[in-house]
Amino acid sequence: MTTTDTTTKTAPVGETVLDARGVTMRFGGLTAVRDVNLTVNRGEIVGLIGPNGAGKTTFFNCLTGLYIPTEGEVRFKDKVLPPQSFKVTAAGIARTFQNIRLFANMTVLENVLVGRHTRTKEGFWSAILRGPGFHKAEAASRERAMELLEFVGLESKADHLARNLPYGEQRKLEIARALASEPDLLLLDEPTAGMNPQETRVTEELVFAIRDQGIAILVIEHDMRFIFNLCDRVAVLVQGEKLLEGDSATVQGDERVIAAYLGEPFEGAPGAEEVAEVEAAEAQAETTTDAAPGKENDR
Ligand SMILES: Nc1ncnc2c1ncn2[C@@H]1O[C@H](COP(=O)(O)OP(=O)(O)OP(=O)(O)O)[C@@H](O)[C@H]1O
Repeated sequence: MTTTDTTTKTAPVGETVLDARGVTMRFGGLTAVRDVNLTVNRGEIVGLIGPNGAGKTTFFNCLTGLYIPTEGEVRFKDKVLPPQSFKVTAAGIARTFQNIRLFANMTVLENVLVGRHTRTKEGFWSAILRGPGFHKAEAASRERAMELLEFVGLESKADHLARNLPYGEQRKLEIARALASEPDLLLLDEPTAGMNPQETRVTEELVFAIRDQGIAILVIEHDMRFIFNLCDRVAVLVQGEKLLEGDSATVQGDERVIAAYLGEPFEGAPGAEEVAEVEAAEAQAETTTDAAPGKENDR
């Protein structure tokens, strides 16, 4: 990929593409995401960080139609998000997954072509009859797919089976496939997981290059160096709630973020009130039991 010279650390920020308002997601008694607001603008890279189990992936799933939020709404380009994944993709949101989801026995090129299906206008009968319209559309799709493979640096592997690619390249292929749907918003779920520092650096440049094309990006990542280098804004989720949001320097220097990662309690921590209540109730119950008549005889 030849993006190093052309990418910039910042780009002009455009209109709001994603506007999540008061998003809450409950699974039975568990609130995985609570009242989260987040916007992402065109030309922006926004990071979503938080300790394991903080609700990051659940929030992503609420943005892609995989989950319908229990409360709140997600607006994309000023419209409420449709409740099905394929409609969300057609509307212009694409994503990659924490656990790579490629078609392992298809070629690299075929994987990208699959990603284009929401953008091909040729219908069912055209595909069956394979008329001139179909062949023209197919040629255009292949051309675009090859461009995308070149963009991510995989053009020489177009005919390889996806399963034979090294791990880092499989992640790049997932990104190429996501880009094939020509999204306005790209959601990346741990794009550098399992990568060595060199591959991570290349991915960083790739994400800048995608942003430079005017695509808004929201990225979940545990690699803090990657996040703080990359993002214009970072939102921190802790126990399903947004603890804070700010530029990299602000978030990096916030003691509450460090405490949340280390699992240390801090004033005003999400869920702290509930924990204190439970602890107080437990302490009260213990005192009552200890004071109960005949207790000594049990020991
Ligand atoms: N489908 C589900 N049903 C029930 N509970 C769920 C479901 N999905 C997630 N959870 C729970 O919601 C909470 C948030 O999980 P989530 O995977 O969103 O966190 P995360 O921040 O992405 O974590 P990680 O960084 O480990 O991937 C966890 O307690 C998890 O067990």
